[in-house]
Amino acid sequence: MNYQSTRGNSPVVSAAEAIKLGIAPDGGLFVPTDKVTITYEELANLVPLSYGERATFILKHFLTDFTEEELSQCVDAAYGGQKFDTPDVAPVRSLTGDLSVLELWHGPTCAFKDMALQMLPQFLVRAIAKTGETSHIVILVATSGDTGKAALEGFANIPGTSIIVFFPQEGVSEVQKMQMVTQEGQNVHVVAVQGNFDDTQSGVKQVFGDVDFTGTLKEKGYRLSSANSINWGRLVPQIVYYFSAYADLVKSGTIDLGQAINFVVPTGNFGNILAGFYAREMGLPVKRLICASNANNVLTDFIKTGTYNRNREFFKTTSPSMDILISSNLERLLFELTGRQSDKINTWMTELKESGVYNVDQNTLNMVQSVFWSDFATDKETLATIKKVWVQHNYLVDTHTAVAINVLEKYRQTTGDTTHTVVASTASPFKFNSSVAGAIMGPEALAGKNEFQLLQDLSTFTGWPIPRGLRGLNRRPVLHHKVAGKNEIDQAVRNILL
Ligand SMILES: N[C@@H](CCOP(=O)(O)O)C(=O)O
Repeated sequence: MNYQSTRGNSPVVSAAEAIKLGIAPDGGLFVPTDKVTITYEELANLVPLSYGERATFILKHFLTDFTEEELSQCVDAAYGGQKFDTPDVAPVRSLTGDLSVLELWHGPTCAFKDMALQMLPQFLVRAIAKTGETSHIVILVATSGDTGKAALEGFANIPGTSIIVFFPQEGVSEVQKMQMVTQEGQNVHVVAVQGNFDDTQSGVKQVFGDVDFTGTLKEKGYRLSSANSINWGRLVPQIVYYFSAYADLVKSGTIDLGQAINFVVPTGNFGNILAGFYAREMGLPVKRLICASNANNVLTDFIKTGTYNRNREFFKTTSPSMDILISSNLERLLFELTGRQSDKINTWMTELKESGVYNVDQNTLNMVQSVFWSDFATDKETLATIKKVWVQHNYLVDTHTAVAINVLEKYRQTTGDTTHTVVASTASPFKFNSSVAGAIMGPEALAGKNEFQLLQDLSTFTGWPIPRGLRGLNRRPVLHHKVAGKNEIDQAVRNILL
């Protein structure tokens, strides 16, 4: 399996090279050159396996320049030991006969990003060796809260690498911020950006595209790479949990093998739901992928109309990880759905960059709508959903997961489709505890309390334990104080590296 750029102007590379580079030299995103198909029998064979065994099976189809032994070492290092607080890694909980929740937040940083970011450093270390790379790899990350901490946790003290995480100074939860600024490790840097996530991601992408700067870095012995979902090495481990959830539902007798299900995914940068799309393309029986947005509903509008327009107000919501107006991975989806027409992708991405808007043709829109459905939830609806799920099911969800559940209700009301649906639960409710506590305990419970006091209150009220990774967070020393203007991201990289 090789990898090509969505923009069509970069050489085809191996998986190891694609993972090492992170983003294609022409500014596009790497996608597999060939389609992978999983047969009915292979799907059946996944059912009795452990999460790690399922992962190794899926990964080997995409990372063909890695041996099966290497992949199973990567899997053990990522998901083995005590890193995840359950041996199931990503368990599925059934709430009703037609609704299950895929809990993706049992890793060290309490968000779904751990599913891939415990793995990516393992891939990268091996990719460096495979490609004979001699430069020190510098991982640049733009985060709206979850990727940053998960990447720091994954890459801390990984030999041959450094990591610089940029986060919007006022655009993440208190818990997310503390998780990042208290990160230990000799090779980690964290910078608060005076701007929103889109400013941060655009600034980081600009650094990747600055040929003079990357040339200077090369001379000094540095090569840039990415731990965002623009890196294929981030996406491929995420494909696994769609298969694993399906296998678990078959194993529990909730569905029959071959029966189609839906997934509803809270969506920001479009990486998670895109992994679901690739799983579907591989033959996983998925009827609909429901794309759930918050008030930053650029994707909802796009999926309904075919117009992507980022020229709109940017809202700070209670689901900050999804406060995004430029969803990077949509580029990969459009590449696949247009039959891999790089010229169209180049046109749309140039229009997006220059005017903030592009329109896809009717045929492409039809293709999008044949797989995806989308709507959004306001903050008020999100908090009401958290309360409703708690009261009806005695089950706690975070704000992002609540957005997904609210949008699923809208989907069912609109379409009448009662297909069994899996909600991708992307973060622990304790990560967004003031919103969650306010929703279920009432706003008066928040009075005079900071997020860290509320961790304990939420745990006492619900009987749910505070996740290991969040205990004592407020007592950890703040180790990172750097701040950059939204146009100073390249300068921040220079200051750190040169
Ligand atoms: N929601 C993300 C934003 C970056 O997305 P990624 O999937 O490309 O890393 C975050 O939490 O940082």
